[in-house]
Amino acid sequence: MAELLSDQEIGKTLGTLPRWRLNEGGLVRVAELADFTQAIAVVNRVAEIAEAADHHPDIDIRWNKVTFRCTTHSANGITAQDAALAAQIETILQPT
Ligand SMILES: C[C@H](O)[C@H](O)[C@H]1CNC2=NC(N)=NC(=O)C2=N1
Repeated sequence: MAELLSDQEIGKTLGTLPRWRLNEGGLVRVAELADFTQAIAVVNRVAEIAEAADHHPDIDIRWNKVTFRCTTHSANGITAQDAALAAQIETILQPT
């Protein structure tokens, strides 16, 4: 099973991802897109990388706002896979 990141490692990860925060055992980012269509387009791109990595974020879509939450369900917390996934999602979100 994947190992949980230490508090120090989580702090370091958040230092490289200023738009992400820690919330209830997950790395969380709220993105505001132009409209629902754009929100779905971003979610579809994230779905592709998540499938490729076999590691999937929790996603909440509310019209033009998308909340991504990266946590490892099987480990019940944040692992290196979540840090990597958050960094990849951030690349997709870069202009927002
Ligand atoms: C069988 C498959 O590898 C697992 O169910 C994967 C899929 N994606 C996953 N994603 C996340 N975020 N946590 C998991 O524990 C997880 N498990």
